[in-house]
Amino acid sequence: MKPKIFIDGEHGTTGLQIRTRLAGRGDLEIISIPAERRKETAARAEFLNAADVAILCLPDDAARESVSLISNDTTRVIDASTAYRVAAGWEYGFPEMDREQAQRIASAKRVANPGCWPQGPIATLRPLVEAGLLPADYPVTFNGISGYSGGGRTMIEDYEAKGENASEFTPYALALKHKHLPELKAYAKLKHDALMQPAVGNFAQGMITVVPLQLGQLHHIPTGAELHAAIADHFAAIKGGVVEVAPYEAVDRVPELNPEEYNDTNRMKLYVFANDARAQALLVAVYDNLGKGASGAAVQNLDLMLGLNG
Ligand SMILES: NC(=O)C1=CN([C@@H]2O[C@H](COP(=O)(O)OP(=O)(O)OC[C@H]3O[C@@H](n4cnc5c(N)ncnc54)[C@H](OP(=O)(O)O)[C@@H]3O)[C@@H](O)[C@H]2O)C=CC1
Ligand SMILES: CC(=O)N[C@@H](CCC(=O)OP(=O)(O)O)C(=O)O
Repeated sequence: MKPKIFIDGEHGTTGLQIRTRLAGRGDLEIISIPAERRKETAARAEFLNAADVAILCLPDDAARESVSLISNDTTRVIDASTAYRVAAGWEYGFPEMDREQAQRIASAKRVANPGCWPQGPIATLRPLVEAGLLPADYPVTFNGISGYSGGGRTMIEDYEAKGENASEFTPYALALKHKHLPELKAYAKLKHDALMQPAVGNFAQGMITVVPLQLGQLHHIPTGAELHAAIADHFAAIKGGVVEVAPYEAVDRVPELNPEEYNDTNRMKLYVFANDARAQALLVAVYDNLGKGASGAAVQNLDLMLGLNG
């Protein structure tokens, strides 16, 4: 029997992308709620309980409601919202985060799909903290740019209505309390919240995150090569992951960084740039906010949970 998959919120940005990614997968049975009944609690409860895996692509409150509607012991859940990312009993759906995480996801009943922003900084910071090259109490900041699809249907409609008149670069989250801070702190193994300064651009999809490091005050000042080696070693030890680390030599050739480079893929590419004489470095990640940042990660986690290769 094929596993039954229900996407709660399948008509939204993330849900539609998951549907597209699963189209043509003969190894799964997608059970789909009629569009006009998609917000009826009884209908959702019926589909949620009929599914082997329910993928929730809903606002946080609706995701919490979906979880509460599951009354059996068999439906497994992947939640794309922010509701459960640091909650007890949930596994964080970033398989490349450490060597055991893919296995933890594979056997989990509840998986919280990561937010798009934290994944790049977690991918670069966590190996450095674990290697002792960056202290856990380092005052992390990060910036970056995302396509407007990161803001879901409302932001997409807003940007598409403005067209060329939309701003090319809009910094936001200026109140410094973005909802992704708790998961970044927890999974990058930091002692304090980062200072996060994201921006949205006038392009639909794709993102870049940048963590600038001022290393001069550290007890041991790591070189760029040491930072790169720790990150490269971490990902070299991860089997079957989708995160790639650019060679350190790339620094001298200054590659053109394009936030749209990995659109419609589930890939993430990491770079370390450094100026050892200045004791400064940049940790950069390029990926698709709707791919590794959302739907691609959800499908990767689904395959892990079902023991499928996709
Ligand atoms: N866009 C992105 O890059 C990412 C999004 N996410 C997360 O994924 C989740 C979905 O986001 P996104 O796809 O962008 O949002 P969208 O607004 O595009 O889609 C949300 C969908 O949920 C539906 N919905 C809302 N309330 C209910 C309800 N009570 N019952 C059933 N359906 C409901 C909406 O229907 P209607 O439109 O009719 O209200 C819509 O179809 C969010 O939690 C978001 O934080 C995670 C990572 C990245
Ligand atoms: C451009 C933009 O607005 N991006 C969203 C994050 C998108 C994302 O990762 O989604 P989650 O809501 O699931 O965490 C934001 O910064 O709130």
